[in-house]
Amino acid sequence: MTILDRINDHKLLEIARRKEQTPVERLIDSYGYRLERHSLVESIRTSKDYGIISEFKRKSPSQDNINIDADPALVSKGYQDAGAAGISCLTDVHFFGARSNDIDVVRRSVKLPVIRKDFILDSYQLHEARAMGADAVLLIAASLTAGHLDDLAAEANELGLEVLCEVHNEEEVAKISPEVNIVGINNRNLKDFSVSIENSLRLGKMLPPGLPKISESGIEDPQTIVKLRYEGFDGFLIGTYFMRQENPGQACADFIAKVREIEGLYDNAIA
Ligand SMILES: O=P(O)(O)OC[C@@H](O)[C@@H](O)c1c[nH]c2ccccc12
Repeated sequence: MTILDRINDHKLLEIARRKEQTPVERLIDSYGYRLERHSLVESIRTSKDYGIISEFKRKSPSQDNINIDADPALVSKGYQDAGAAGISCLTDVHFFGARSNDIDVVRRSVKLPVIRKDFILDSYQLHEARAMGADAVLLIAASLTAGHLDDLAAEANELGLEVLCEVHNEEEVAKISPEVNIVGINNRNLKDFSVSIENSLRLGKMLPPGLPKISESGIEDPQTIVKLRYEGFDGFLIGTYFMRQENPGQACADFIAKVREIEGLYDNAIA
């Protein structure tokens, strides 16, 4: 049994419990449900700071404590000031240590598009995401059949949520539905945690044309951004590298400045 299987099994129990506690009608009635949405696709496309999506993550199954007591308001504002194109916020409590109001705090703290980062297996979680004020959701192809992925993506779009579909191998690329808005190639194998940037390079060439593509996980070198941009990547999802530093927002700003510096050197060399 892989860690992804364990998380999904746990998630199904959690969903059943949550449905009993909070019927979907209550979610539909909530304040967050009525908020206006921000487009992550637009924000990535127009970003002048390399389409970086910065993540708020306290811990993960692969690294127990990243920044367990971080302040979501401070961190997300820091990311916004640094020039991030969006914020990804973990909402899984059991495996990622999210606190139940983290995403609400992030939503209230920034104007940027916010992704609800969780293990979505049921349309109830899409209603929850909307009630949380999220603008986009993550759908993990490894956890869903092609048909289920297509149904959830269509329903997310009907609810005004954009879909970031995460793939890790060829088989998962084949599941990408026309309802998906952004494709993310995960460099981390969720089954054994190994990380390889080469995965983005290899799978990047196989994606449907026209969809924005982002590279996710294990990124900590500005040089990687320069290289992947050259290969046509529009955005990058970075969590641990920023979160484990004293001031994640500053770390994000420094990182963006470094990318700019390296791209400048290349441009000058070519001119
Ligand atoms: O912290 P990293 O290595 O920079 O990775 C961020 C993000 O890609 C990672 O948190 C992630 C990618 N896919 C996921 C699915 C569920 C939970 C988390 C993730």
